[in-house]
Amino acid sequence: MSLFHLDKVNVHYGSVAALSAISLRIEDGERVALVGANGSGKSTLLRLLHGLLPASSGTVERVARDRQALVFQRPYLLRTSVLNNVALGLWLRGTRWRDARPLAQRALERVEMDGLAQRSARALSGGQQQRVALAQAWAMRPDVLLLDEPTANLDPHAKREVEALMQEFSCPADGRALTMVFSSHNLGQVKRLASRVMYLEHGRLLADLPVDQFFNGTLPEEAHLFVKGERI
Ligand SMILES: Nc1ncnc2c1ncn2[C@@H]1O[C@H](COP(=O)(O)OP(=O)(O)OP(=O)(O)O)[C@@H](O)[C@H]1O
Repeated sequence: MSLFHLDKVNVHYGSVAALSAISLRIEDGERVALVGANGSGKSTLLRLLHGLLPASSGTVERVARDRQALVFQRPYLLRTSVLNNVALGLWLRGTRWRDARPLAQRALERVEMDGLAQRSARALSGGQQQRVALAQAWAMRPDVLLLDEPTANLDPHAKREVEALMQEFSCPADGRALTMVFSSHNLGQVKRLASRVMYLEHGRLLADLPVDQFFNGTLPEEAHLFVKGERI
């Protein structure tokens, strides 16, 4: 069964049509990249998949609705320690505080941030904050990880670190693979991380292809221009 099944979905913000007639399925274990110019609807699609936004019309089926985490481009961290930030996320989802702290500690170890557990989260660099956000997400033990331009504001080194974590989460050595859906303007990153690419333009899904076909095959004209860098 597909983890997500959207059928003829439209999303409007008032008079703005952010998504138009989107039909798609996402299967367990896929690594889907959402690409397209600014305003093409990538964030809206991620928010819809996460249940933060309702469809204006059409149907949305989400199998893993309780086991999803969404990571934003700029993580919102509270003015307390790194450890508390991660533990609070668990506590808000019903984990007892005394259990949440060791689980948070383990999640920070997973992203190699345990050395900074007692630091103030707001004092971290952008790359470190994004790793804390990934620890928050990983601590939830999600089946599906949604990421909205997770490396957009990072320097090349931090970008590589976050990418490495995304890679590890989606293809872990211990075999518990996540399904991942992420948006990106970085086509190199898309090639490195995605198994499938969805190209959006003005809220319409114009291409939905395995990654090798997206970059090497015959694309619809609009998507082809985008890949050539003439439509960003
Ligand atoms: N809260 C909102 N209210 C009104 N219009 C919105 C809102 N959020 C997004 N939009 C509009 O919906 C459309 C899709 O926006 P969305 O943020 O999903 O695009 P995007 O592809 O994620 O863009 P970017 O690459 O810049 O993040 C755009 O026209 C945008 O202006």
